[in-house]
Amino acid sequence: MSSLSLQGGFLLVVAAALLCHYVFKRHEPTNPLSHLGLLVVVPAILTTLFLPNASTFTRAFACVYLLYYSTILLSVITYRLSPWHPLARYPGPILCRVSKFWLAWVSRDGKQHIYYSRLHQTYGDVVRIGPNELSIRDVNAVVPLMGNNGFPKGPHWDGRMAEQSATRTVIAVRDSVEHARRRKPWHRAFSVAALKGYDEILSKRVQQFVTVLEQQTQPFNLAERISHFTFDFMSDMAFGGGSEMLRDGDKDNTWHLLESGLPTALVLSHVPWLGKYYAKLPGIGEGLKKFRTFCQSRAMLRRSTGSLSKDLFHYLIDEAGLERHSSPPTFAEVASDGVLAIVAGSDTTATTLSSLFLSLLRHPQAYYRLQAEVDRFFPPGEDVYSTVHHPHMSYLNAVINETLRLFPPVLSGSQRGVPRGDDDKFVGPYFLPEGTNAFVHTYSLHRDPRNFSPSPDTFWPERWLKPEERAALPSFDAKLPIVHNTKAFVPFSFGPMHCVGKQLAYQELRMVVCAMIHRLNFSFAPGYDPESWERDLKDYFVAMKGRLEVVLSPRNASF
Ligand code: HEM
Repeated sequence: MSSLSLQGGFLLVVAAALLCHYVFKRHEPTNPLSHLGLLVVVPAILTTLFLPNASTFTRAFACVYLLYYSTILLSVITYRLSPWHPLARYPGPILCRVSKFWLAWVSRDGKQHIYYSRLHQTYGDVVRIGPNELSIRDVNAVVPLMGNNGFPKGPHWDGRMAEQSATRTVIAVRDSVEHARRRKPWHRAFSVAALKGYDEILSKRVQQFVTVLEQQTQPFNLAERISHFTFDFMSDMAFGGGSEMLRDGDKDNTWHLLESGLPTALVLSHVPWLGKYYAKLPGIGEGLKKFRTFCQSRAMLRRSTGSLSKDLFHYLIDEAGLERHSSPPTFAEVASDGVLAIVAGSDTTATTLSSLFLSLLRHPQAYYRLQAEVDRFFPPGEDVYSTVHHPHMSYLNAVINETLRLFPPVLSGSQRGVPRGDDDKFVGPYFLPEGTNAFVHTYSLHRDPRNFSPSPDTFWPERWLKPEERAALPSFDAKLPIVHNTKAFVPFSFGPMHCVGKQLAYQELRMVVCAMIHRLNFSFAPGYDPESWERDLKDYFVAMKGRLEVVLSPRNASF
């Protein structure tokens, strides 16, 4: 090799770099050892071949590595921007098409939902938001992308859950068959009969919550109190108790620990391969680890004490032994899904409930209509914690749906991916080659006038009422043209991997809203700026919310 000319040496390095790009493109290796081999060992070998042409080792090293990396970079950029790229037909900003590092950067301040929304306004219904990723704002894509014949979960979970090597929670299981197996106990846990059984656990917590609220004589942050309530309730469900934030406040700083990890998890979801390195850094994810350890000990305690009531844990661990002869869930799976129940079930409902009160206070007419309905269904002597009237309370359900439409707690939806090696597919009218990731952008879909009008950006629960109910309202113009496409309403996602806790979320929201409205009067605290709510709402996959300052007064004692 000593006879290798300078020109030949350069060509060899360039060829090796092009080959390296090809391997990355074709196989997308995520294993750190493959990265080491392709990005460090190969150029190191090339350096030794290059040595005879260089005056010093340092020069040879610098030349080869510089040439190797710049060739890879140039080749990657050229290919991603070229008309030969399989997603070349889709428009999108150049920086998005070049690398997902751009979105990782853009979304760090929690405003990725606004960024996607603007991209859709500029580029149309499908935008290439990454080299291999599309954001879709088209209702026709919902079923083909996420329905029964849709795609498995996308790789963003590999980044989000990077430090969770052993047992993933069900939400992050990317293999469809394994996902279906892990979902089985969840389905049982949210059957009609099981849901009915949760009323008692729920009403106890709602009563405690309303009592805590009644003691508030000064302005306070309602959003924070709501979070404490949803967290305590989900801990009751997942592990038979263990959290008393309503009583003691968040003395262990749990909310802060959980929320502090969200921005990083979002960045890693955009660049999943980075997660493997990040997870190895010392001290990383300490908050979450501490929380998981706490949940694990709760799960062990709950397993040894057995069931006091048929809570979520009862079904997740299969206490009835229904899966004994097939594939019973392992303890690690149950403990990990218990953590998911608390994280997925408390933050989302807390955001919805807070956004709902924010919206009611900004729209007094809606507030009064809801209050009138609650008073009608729960006159003096009627149990406000009973769920029997809920299906008939059309305005209550309209208010909840309108809140979920405007403020879906998972603002940007859940990613799906066409696995490598699968055939290229069409999603509605859109061609998705193998290796493409895509999601329906919930926030944009929900605010698209083609799906909801008039005033898709305005809180208007009346749009959810039946036409005859609307017509009966005073001051309603029956000629007003209304577009209301419920197929475009996907706050819980869609298909076999959609939110399995949807019915529990509705049950909880209905009961707590009725009790709060029935027992208390709410108004904004003096000096509170309601505009700050949307400003402070952040999209870190699950939404992170700001403050909602209110004052309360008890309602007429006869209620
Ligand atoms: C307003 C409240 C809620 C909203 C808007 C919401 C929304 C979502 C969304 C968008 C997903 C992602 C689904 C996908 O990947 O396609 C999800 C998953 C999930 N949610 Fe919820 N959620 C809520 C409340 C709850 C509650 C109360 C629970 C109870 C434990 C829960 C448990 C789960 C679980 C276990 C998953 C994973 C499902 C799977 O991958 O199979 N969620 N949720």
